[in-house]
Amino acid sequence: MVEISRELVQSIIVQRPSQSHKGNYGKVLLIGGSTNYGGAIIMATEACVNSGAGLVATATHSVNLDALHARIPEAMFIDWRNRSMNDLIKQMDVIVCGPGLGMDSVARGLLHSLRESVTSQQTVVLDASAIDLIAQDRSLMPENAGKIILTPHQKEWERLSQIRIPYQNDSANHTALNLLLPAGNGILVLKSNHTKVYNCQGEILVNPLGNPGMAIGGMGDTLSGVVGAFCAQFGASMEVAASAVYVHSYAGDCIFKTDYVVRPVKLSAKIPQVMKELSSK
Ligand SMILES: NC(=O)C1=CN([C@@H]2O[C@H](COP(=O)(O)OP(=O)(O)OC[C@H]3O[C@@H](n4cnc5c(N)ncnc54)[C@H](OP(=O)(O)O)[C@@H]3O)[C@@H](O)[C@H]2O)[C@@H](O)CC1
Ligand SMILES: Nc1ncnc2c1ncn2[C@@H]1O[C@H](COP(=O)(O)OP(=O)(O)O)[C@@H](O)[C@H]1O
Ligand SMILES: [Mg+2]
Repeated sequence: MVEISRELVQSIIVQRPSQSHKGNYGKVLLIGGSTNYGGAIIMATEACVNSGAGLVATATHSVNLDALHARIPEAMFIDWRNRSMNDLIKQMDVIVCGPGLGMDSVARGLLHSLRESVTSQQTVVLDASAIDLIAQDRSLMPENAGKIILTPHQKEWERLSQIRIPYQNDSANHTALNLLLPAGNGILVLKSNHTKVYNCQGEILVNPLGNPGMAIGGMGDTLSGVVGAFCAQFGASMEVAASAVYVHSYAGDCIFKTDYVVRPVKLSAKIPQVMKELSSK
């Protein structure tokens, strides 16, 4: 078992060349935030902006638009009922789908649009409700994406993989990932107090960082935005996903030195500083 090392992360977060613009750092679309779970997509969007994606757009229920605008003016917002999602999806490099998405027919329709529109040039990050919806109906898996990064917590992974939590060992997880994504384009970020990142080829990276102050609603939503932004800037691979996990926990550990509880929004605000510290020439 290989730990995610500081050196690996430093090799991923390269310094930005002077001659560059927002188009060089990727376009990310986040889809989520139903009437009850607007906070989830706000936290994912904020983390995505803080983690350096060049352009961020968020498709959500209209009830969330004012709060999103007020909180994160850097991002563009789309009312998911008033726009052809298929056209929007085609314009993006990375699509993060699921935080606060909910489980109703609108949510299923959005996942269906994603499945229909996504191409092999794009990366999809699936979290939370998106994983639960696919657990109910495997035909919603956006399998044509170039890379599909699944970021379940253990209960979501139980629903998707059918492996009960006590039986989620490396061998079973690897087999399940390959059954879900037989084309070999899957990466599993299985979240816990020791998050593990798996690829379809059987490699595993373990997160050595993190703390119990991070056990709070919104922490995974925040991670999904970091993963999306990292894939947009640095390309989608297991090493890049693992670097996002490491940076998220590193920021959490910085805050945990002084704070009993690590608020996701505080962690998110710390990410630009952590990326600067870990960036290599
Ligand atoms: N502010 C907002 O808008 C927020 C909105 N959110 C949105 O809510 C939606 C539902 O997502 P969800 O994660 O809250 O619910 P669910 O999938 O039922 O998981 C909880 C169940 O799993 C179990 N469990 C076992 N192991 C576990 C583990 N390692 N980590 C975590 N749980 C573990 C646990 O069992 P317990 O230990 O409590 O018996 C419990 O029964 C989704 O769209 C999400 O984005 C949230 O992000 C929060 C902030
Ligand atoms: N005890 C812990 N130690 C380290 N990290 C933790 C701990 N508890 C939770 N986390 C991290 O917090 C995040 C929780 O994700 P998730 O359950 O999806 O949260 P939410 O859906 O509420 O945003 C994961 O990144 C997980 O690794
Ligand atoms: Mg979650």
